[in-house]
Amino acid sequence: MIVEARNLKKIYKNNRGLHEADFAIRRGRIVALAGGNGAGKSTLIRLLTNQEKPTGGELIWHNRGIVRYMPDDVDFPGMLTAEEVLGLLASLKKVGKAEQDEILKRVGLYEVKKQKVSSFSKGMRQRLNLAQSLIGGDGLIIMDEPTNGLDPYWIARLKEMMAEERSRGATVLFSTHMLAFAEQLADDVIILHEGRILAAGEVERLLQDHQCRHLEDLWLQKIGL
Ligand SMILES: Nc1ncnc2c1ncn2[C@@H]1O[C@H](COP(=O)(O)OP(=O)(O)OP(=O)(O)O)[C@@H](O)[C@H]1O
Repeated sequence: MIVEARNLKKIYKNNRGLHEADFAIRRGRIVALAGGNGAGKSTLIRLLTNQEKPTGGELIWHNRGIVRYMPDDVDFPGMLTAEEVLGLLASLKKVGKAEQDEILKRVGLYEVKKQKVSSFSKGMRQRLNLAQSLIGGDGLIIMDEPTNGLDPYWIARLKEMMAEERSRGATVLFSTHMLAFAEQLADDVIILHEGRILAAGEVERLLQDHQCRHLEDLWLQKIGL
């Protein structure tokens, strides 16, 4: 186990946010944080990445290590090239040139690494965002809506890269509003709805226990539709 949440809460003034969440994230697994708009996915990610403090409860870390993070949207400085952006982050993480180039190749930006980020399409910027999250470390990687702006080819490659991270021993936590995507890829899932956990656990087990073929059926069952 890498992190446990006990009675974790982040309630905003409007009484929205995340209400009393209890879950555990197991090491070496791909974990989907799934749910619709306003479910609480980003709130939970902000708590896990220490961008916000909980209003109640706690997160208990076990050998946390360096947490890598892919935000849902990054405004990279447009005047820098892809190589410079990655180089800056790599120097902070003490990652050498060979690994930087290898990662640029994996995300398909090696050939354009000398181009300014301002000339990049949304998908290219998202792949640079992916690249920066992949460098340096084999602990937990948290990805907020990683498929945003990626075309089907890069979504397929993203899935492979996430599975590669797991085979290197890393733990991957990603948020998505696409239950089918979560089901294809994740070992475990935490389904959020209106700030509360509807279901959490191993995907196969949850489907079996609730006699559902797909997570979408489970979600519909849980929200009473
Ligand atoms: N800073 C804030 N102040 C007030 N309310 C907030 C704040 N951040 C989030 N909320 C509310 O908390 C709830 C959960 O929001 P959150 O952004 O975590 O959902 P989400 O699952 O990431 O949604 P989406 O898929 O639309 O990004 C929403 O009702 C949202 O309006």
